[in-house]
Formats: sequence, C-alpha cells, structure tokens
Amino acid sequence: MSYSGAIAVNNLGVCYRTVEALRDISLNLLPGKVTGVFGPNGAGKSTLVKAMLGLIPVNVGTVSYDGQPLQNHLEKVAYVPQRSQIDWTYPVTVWDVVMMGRVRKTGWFRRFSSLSRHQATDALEKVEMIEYKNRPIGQLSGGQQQRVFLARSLAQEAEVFFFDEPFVGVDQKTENIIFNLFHELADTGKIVVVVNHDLGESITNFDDLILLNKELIAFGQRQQVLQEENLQRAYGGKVNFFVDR
Ligand SMILES: Nc1ncnc2c1ncn2[C@@H]1O[C@H](COP(=O)(O)OP(=O)(O)OP(=O)(O)O)[C@@H](O)[C@H]1O
Repeated sequence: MSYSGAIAVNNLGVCYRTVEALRDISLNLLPGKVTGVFGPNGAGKSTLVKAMLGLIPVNVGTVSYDGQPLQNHLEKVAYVPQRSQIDWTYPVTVWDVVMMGRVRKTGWFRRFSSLSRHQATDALEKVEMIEYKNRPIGQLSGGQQQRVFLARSLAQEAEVFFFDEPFVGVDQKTENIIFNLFHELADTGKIVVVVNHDLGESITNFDDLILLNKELIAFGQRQQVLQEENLQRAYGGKVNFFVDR
C-alpha cells in the first residue's frame, strides 16, 4: 500500500560482495513521526539508510516516496552521515557548511539569494550556533559539529531527514536541542529517521522504532517494538533496556 507523502520500502535486500547485510525489509515511513533505527553493531542500520538513498546498490527491492522512486526526489531529502564519514580537516567555515544546504535551491555557480542567507542564519540560530558562523568546522567540538550539520539539513528545507548516529559524542544539552528540532520537524509533517544505538531513557524521544538484525525484527509504535522478545531476537541473550511504560 502507498500513503501520500510516505516512504515505502518493499522487500529490500542488500549484499556487500558475499556478505548479506539486509534481507527482505518492508516498511512504510509516515510524515509526522520521529523514527529510530535500532539494532546491534553490524545489524545493517547504516546500510538501510544508504540503500534507501541510493548511495549503495541494492540487490532486490524498491524504495518509493509518494509512489515514485525516492532517488527521483533527492532534492527533498536531507542526510547527515556518521561523524566518521565526514572529512573534518576540509577548510570550510560553519557558514559555508550551512550554505551548502542551499546549493540545490540556488544552483552551483549562482550567488546565494538573501532568502538563502536568511534560511542559513535562521538554521544556525535554531541550533544555537550562530556565534560560531565564521569558525572553521574542524575547530569545533563533536557536539557543535553535529549541530552545524543539523543546521545545514534545516537550511535545505527538505521533506525527509535521515541522521546516522547524531548523538555520538554530544552532551545532554545538545541531545535535547537535537531531539526538540526533530520533533519540530515531525510536527510540521516531515519524515525524520534517526539511526541510534542507545537503549536507555533517551529512546522515549522516538515515536516509532525500526528494530533490525539483517532482517526486520519489529517496526511500529515505540512501546510495541520495545518488547523483551523483540529485543532478545535482535540483540540475543540478555539485554538491558529502558522499561517504557
Ligand atoms: N562497504 C562495505 N563492504 C563490505 N561490508 C560492509 C560494508 N559496509 C558494511 N558492511 C557490512 O555490512 C553489515 C552491516 O553494516 P552496517 O554498517 O550497515 O551496520 P550498522 O548496524 O550500521 O552497524 P554499527 O552499529 O556498528 O554502525 C556488517 O556486517 C558490515 O561489516
């Protein structure tokens, strides 16, 4: 079934050479939800996001947005990869990074409009990083860098947001800022998908969860997914998780 403004993943399967990373994943992501992607190391969480965006080839299956291949709508997608995937020595300022989010709207080699500058300023204010706008990105802390990349995704004015492990190395204050922004985005009808690994209390910030271990263990409303049986199937053995009532 396809829903208006939704992402539909159908029977997705991914292999890296001989390693099967994902098998038969089917789910629908609806606007207005903050969805967490959970599972043990190597479960295929990052692979799922990359495959949905067409950054890696899929062996089988489809990913559509509003009934069309998602890859035909990448201008509507903002993606913040894991910190380790970004070259932090690249000599650009905070402002440059955020303005990169406006390139698709403006076009390469065109001057940025006052609207673009306004959007970038607004995004940096939202993440409380405006006073750092002239700093080289490499000279910020891990949490500050995450906030700048979040600002870039906000400046992009996307409909669908993917974040891969945005809370690695961030303090509680930054985590709160980021979760509040995720909910603001969802409240305005965006799709927000966040790869995460922390099964502690912060998990209550997600509306829906995708629980993976190569295959889809469970998907849906948070409390329904956070059942001991599902967690054992995903993580094996005894697993400590926040009891969500
Ligand atoms: N480029 C690659 N080439 C070969 N195998 C890969 C590649 N990327 C990932 N894999 C393998 O695919 C599987 C899924 O990896 P993936 O990074 O998607 O897991 P993950 O759930 O995001 O893990 P983590 O929590 O450790 O970040 C793992 O077995 C991994 O070793």
